[in-house]
Amino acid sequence: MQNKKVVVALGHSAFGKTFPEQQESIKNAAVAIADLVEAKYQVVITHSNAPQVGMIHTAMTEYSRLDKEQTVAPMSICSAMSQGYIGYDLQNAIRTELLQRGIYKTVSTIITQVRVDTFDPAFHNPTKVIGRIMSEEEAKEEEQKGNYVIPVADGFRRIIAAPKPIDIYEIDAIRALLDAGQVVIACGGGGIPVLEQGTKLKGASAVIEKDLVSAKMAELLNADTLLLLTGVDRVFLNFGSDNETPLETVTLEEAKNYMNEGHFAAGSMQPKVEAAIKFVSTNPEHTAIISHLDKARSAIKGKTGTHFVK
Ligand SMILES: Nc1ncnc2c1ncn2[C@@H]1O[C@H](COP(=O)(O)OP(=O)(O)O)[C@@H](O)[C@H]1O
Ligand SMILES: NC(=O)OP(=O)(O)O
Repeated sequence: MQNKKVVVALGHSAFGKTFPEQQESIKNAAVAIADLVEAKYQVVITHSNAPQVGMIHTAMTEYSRLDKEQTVAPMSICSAMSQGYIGYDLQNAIRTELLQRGIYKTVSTIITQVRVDTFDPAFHNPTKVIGRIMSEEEAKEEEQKGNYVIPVADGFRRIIAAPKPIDIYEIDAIRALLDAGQVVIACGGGGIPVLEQGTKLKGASAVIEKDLVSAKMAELLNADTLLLLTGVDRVFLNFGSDNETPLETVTLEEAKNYMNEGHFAAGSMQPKVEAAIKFVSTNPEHTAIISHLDKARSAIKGKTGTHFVK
């Protein structure tokens, strides 16, 4: 019998804010992934990149100020860079964790491009928060450069378009590596958003929601489970209030109703619930789970997390 397939999405809590913090935090994520490999799952991983892609864009913009021959880096190139260095850290951490358990498996990162639609309304309504927290003065400078900002709890942050993922160009490569028994990191940071122009793929100035691309990839790979790992044990109704209620098993209809009632914060829990609904809708046998990063193994066994069923 073939091993079960799981697409795992790693959120911010897997990474930390600095390069050393990332290398340290990622060890936790590696434990979660190794647990799944040990439990005989075929594993594909996607990950966050919103803080990192903003950092890279700022760094590249500064470089272009110093070297007049260089242009400002397109956001699509910054996405590719984020896939590269996050994948590099993840590959190494997972490889080490597996070796320490006596498991030898190649862990590969695929630079992944994802088709988006030129007419996606998201291009006229940026909502995806990226980069660091800025002061009001810095935010004004960003706006002068033509970028968009919004106020957040401790200052301001950049926002960018988040078009919907339509298709994944490297899906056959991802499938081939999985079938060869490898652990695969793909569609990192939602994948690089691209527009099809004849035979060419043109990078779009956007960042795709990684939870939504995870659902798309899980659907295309016919995965059994979509596992969205984040900073809370479960999804809650009335989150953060005195009467918050954890959800254990939710049907798609219930999930849609709760979403319409506004229980899930935009840009954080809402895209996860949306991704879970999308994935389970494609096949009644499929399950989507939202769980804490540290509880991946017990979540997939049904002991914790919020489970979405048809
Ligand atoms: N209804 C809810 N139930 C649980 N957590 C919620 C809810 N609404 C918002 N949140 C917040 O959303 C966070 C997950 O979003 P975020 O941190 O952006 O995701 P990621 O882990 O993918 O980076 C949780 O840690 C929690 O603080
Ligand atoms: N691309 C993406 O969804 O990144 P975050 O999870 O960091 O927001």
